[in-house]
Amino acid sequence: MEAPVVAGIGLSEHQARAGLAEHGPNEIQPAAPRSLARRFVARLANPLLLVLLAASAIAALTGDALSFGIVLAVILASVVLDLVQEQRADRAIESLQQAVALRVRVWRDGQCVERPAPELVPGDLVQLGAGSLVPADGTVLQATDFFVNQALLTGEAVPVEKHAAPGAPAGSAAPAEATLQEARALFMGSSVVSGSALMRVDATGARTEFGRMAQSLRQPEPPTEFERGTRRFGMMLTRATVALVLAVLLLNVLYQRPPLESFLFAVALAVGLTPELLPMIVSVTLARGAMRLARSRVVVRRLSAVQDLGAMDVLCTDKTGTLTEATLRVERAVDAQGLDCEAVFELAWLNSHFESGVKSALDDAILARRTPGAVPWRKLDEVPFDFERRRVSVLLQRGDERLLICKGAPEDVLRLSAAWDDGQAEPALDAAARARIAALFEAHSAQGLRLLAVARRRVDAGTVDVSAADEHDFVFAGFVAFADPPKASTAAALRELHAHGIALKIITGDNELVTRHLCQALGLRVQGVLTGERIAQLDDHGLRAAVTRHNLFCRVTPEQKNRIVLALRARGHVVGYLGDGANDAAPLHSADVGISVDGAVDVARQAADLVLLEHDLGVLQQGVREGRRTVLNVDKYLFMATSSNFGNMVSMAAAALWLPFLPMRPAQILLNNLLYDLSELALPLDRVRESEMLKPRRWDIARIRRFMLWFGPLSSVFDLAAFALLLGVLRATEPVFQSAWFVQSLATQVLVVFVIRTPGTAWRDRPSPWVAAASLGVAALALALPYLPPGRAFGFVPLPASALVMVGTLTAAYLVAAEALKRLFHRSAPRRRRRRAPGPR
Ligand SMILES: Nc1ncnc2c1ncn2[C@@H]1O[C@H](COP(=O)(O)OP(=O)(O)OP(=O)(O)O)[C@@H](O)[C@H]1O
Ligand SMILES: [Mg+2]
Repeated sequence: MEAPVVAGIGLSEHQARAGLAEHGPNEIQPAAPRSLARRFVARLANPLLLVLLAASAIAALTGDALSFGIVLAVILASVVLDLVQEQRADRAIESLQQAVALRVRVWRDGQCVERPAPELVPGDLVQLGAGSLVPADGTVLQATDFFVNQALLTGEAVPVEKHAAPGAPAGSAAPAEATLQEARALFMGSSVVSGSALMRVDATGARTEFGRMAQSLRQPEPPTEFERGTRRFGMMLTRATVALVLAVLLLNVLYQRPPLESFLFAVALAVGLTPELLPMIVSVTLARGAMRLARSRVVVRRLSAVQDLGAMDVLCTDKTGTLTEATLRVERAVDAQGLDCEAVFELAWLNSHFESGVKSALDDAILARRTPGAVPWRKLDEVPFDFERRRVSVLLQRGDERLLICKGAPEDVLRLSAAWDDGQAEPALDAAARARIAALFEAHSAQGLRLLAVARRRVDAGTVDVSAADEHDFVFAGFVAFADPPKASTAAALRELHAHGIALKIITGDNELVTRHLCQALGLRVQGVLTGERIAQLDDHGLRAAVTRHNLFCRVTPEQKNRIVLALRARGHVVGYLGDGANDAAPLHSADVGISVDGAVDVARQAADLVLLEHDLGVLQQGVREGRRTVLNVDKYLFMATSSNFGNMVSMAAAALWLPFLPMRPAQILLNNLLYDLSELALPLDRVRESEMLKPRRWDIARIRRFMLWFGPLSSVFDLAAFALLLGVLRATEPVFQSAWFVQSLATQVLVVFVIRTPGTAWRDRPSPWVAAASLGVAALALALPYLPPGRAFGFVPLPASALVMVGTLTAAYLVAAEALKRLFHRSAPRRRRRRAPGPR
C-alpha cells in the first residue's frame, strides 16, 4: 500500500504486523532462533559422540545392552547439563541487551512512538534527527537542513544534504535503482549529521543496500584474541586426541584384542580428553560477569567484551562528558579585547538556537544561560557542524539584514576572520591583533576554560543559502568561555585503573592547554602531547612509534582518533575506547573494547560493546575486574583439563597395552568424565586472588601449554605407580582394579582443583564454597559408588581395605607433589616484558 506523506498518519499497528510477517525483521543477519531442541541436535552432531553412540549400538546388538544404555544416559546427561547452563546465561544476556537496542521514532496509528529498529517494515514513516542512525533504506518526504554521513557506504566522510525531491509526487515509490547520490534517497547505516527529516521506509533488512553489501562482503567479525586462543587450544587437544586414539587402536589390533571393545575404549578415552565443557564454562563465566555488571548499570552488548576488558592495558577516552561533568556552564562571554560583552553571547546564542545539528554540551550550556524571548531573526540556511571543520554557521535574516554567524574552534575561526569588532568600528585583523587575541585565548585555556570563538559577516540581501565556501572574511566578535570541571569521581577512578595496570590516554578534539589543565586537576602525569597537526604528518609507521610515548592527543579529527587506536593495537596493546560523540564511532568500533554512555548519539552507542548507563567511571574498574575474573577462572578450567584429566587419559592409553585387561571399561570412563564435568560446574563462581586481579589478563596459550607439559607427566607418574601397585602388589582382579582406578583417577582429577586454582598456598586461599562442595561431593560420590547399587551396573565392586589405603595414600601424595610443582611453575614463569603505564602520580 502507498504510505501517506502527512506526518501523523503512518501505518497502523495491524499493517505493521502484517508487514513484519511478510518481510521479516529489519535485521541484516537475523539471528537464527536457536531453540533448545535445535541446540541439542547441534551438540549431538559432535562426531566423537556419534561414533561413540554408533559403536555402543553395535555393542548392544552383540549382546551388551546395558553398556549401551549407560553410554546413552551419560551422553544425554552431559549434553543436557551443558545446554541448560548455556541457555540460562543466554536468556539473561538477551534481556539486558534489549535495554540498549537501537530504537526509532515511527508513526503508528497516527502517533509517533518509539520502537526497536528490527520492527520497522516497508511503508513505515520514521522521524529522524541529528545523531540518529538511518534504520533502513527509504525516501525523504520532508526535510529541514538535513545532512547525512554515508561514509559506511561510500567511504566519503563529507556530509551530504538530502531533501524531498522538488516536484516529486509525495509518497511515490522510490526508483528501483536509488543511487547513493540521489538527494532524497536514504540508506541504512548512514548517520544524521544535522537537521531533521521524515522518511518513508522502502526496504528493510537484507534487502537494503547495506544488507546487500554486507552479504557480498560477508566479513564475519574477526575473532577476538580470546576466541582465537580457545579455538587453537581446542585444536591442540583434538590433535593430541586423534593421535592417541589411533595409536591405541593400532596397538590393540596388533595385540589382537577384541576389536569392538578396543574401539569403544579408544573413543571413550577421546571423549574423556575433549574439554567439552569449555564453551559452556566460557559463556557462563562471561554471562555471570555481564550480569554482575548489569547491577552496576553497565550493559554488555557483546559478551566476549567482558573478557577483552580484563585484557585491556590501554584505555583511550575523550574528554567532555567522560572525564568531565556531562553539563558545562558558560562562565563568561568576552569581546576581542577580553572585556565582558553580552553582544558576543547574543551571537553565540543565536547560532546555538538556530543550529539543527546534534546539540553538543557546549550548545546546551549556551542555551541554558538565557530564556528565549521573541527572536526577531529568521533562519535561512546552515552549514552544519562537523568534526573536521570544528565549527557551525547559520544564515539569519531580519528584514533586509542578512547575517552569517559562525561559532567554533578559536584557531579556525580566527584564521577565517579578516577584521575584528572593537565595539564601534571593524578594524582589520593585523598581526598584532591576532597575537593579542591568541594570548587571550591561551590565558583562558590555561585556566581550564574551554573557549568557542564567535564571528559574523553581513551578506547580500539576495543570499538564501550558504556552504562551507562562504565561511571566510568574518568579523571576529569574541569568545564564550565554559567551565568544564572534572567529575568528582574521575580522579579516584583513574587511580584505580592505574593500580590495575591500565594506561590512560586522552584523545580529544579540544585544545592542548585546556586538556593539560584538566590533567593537572586529575593528577594525571602528562608524558607527551601529540596534536592533530603533527599526526597528520606521520604515516602509520611513524604514528605507531609515537603512540606509546604520548598520552595526550589534542585537536584530533575523528579519523585521527581511529588511527591512534589502530596504531596502539598494532603495537600489541589491548585497547579500550570510551566516547560518546559521532566523532567517536569509528574508534569505538576498531578498539578491542568500545565503551559508550547511555546519553551518547546512536552511532556511538551502536558501535560500542559496553554501554554505561550511569555516568561514573568507577564502574569501569569493576568491569575490568569481572573480565579478569573470567580469564582467571577459565584458566583454572584449562589447567584442570590439561593436568590430571589429560594425564589420566594418557596413562590409561599406555596402560591398556601391557595390562591383561582394560584399565577402565568404556562406560566407566564416560561416567568418570561426566562426574568430573559436574565437579567443574561451579568454577565460574570461584573466588580469585586479589594479587591476580591487578594485572591485565590476556589469553596466554603458551602458559597453558607449559602447564600441561609440567603437570601431565606428574599425573602419569602417580597413575603408573597405582597400576603397578594394584597389579603387582595387591594382585587385583579386573573389577577391583577398575574400581580402584576409577576412584583414584576421579579423586585426583577433582581434588587437584584446590591446588591449581591459586598460585598461592592451596590451604591459605579459600575457594568459593560452591567449588569446594562440588569437588568434595564428587570425590565422595566416587568413593561410595562401588558400594552402591548403581555402581554395580557399571561393573564396580567394593574395594578391599588395602586398595582403599593405596588410593588414599597415592591421592594425598599426588596433591602434595602437585602443590610443590605448582610453586616451581609459578616461580619459573617467564617474565613478560613490562610496559610502563603512565598514570596518576
Ligand atoms: N556545537 C558546537 N559549535 C561550535 N563548535 C563546536 C561545537 N561543538 C564542538 N565544537 C568545536 O569542535 C571541537 C571538537 O569538538 P569536541 O570537543 O566535541 O570533540 P571531542 O573530540 O569529542 O572532544 P571532547 O573530548 O571534548 O569530547 C571543540 O573543541 C570545539 O572547538
Ligand atoms: Mg566528545
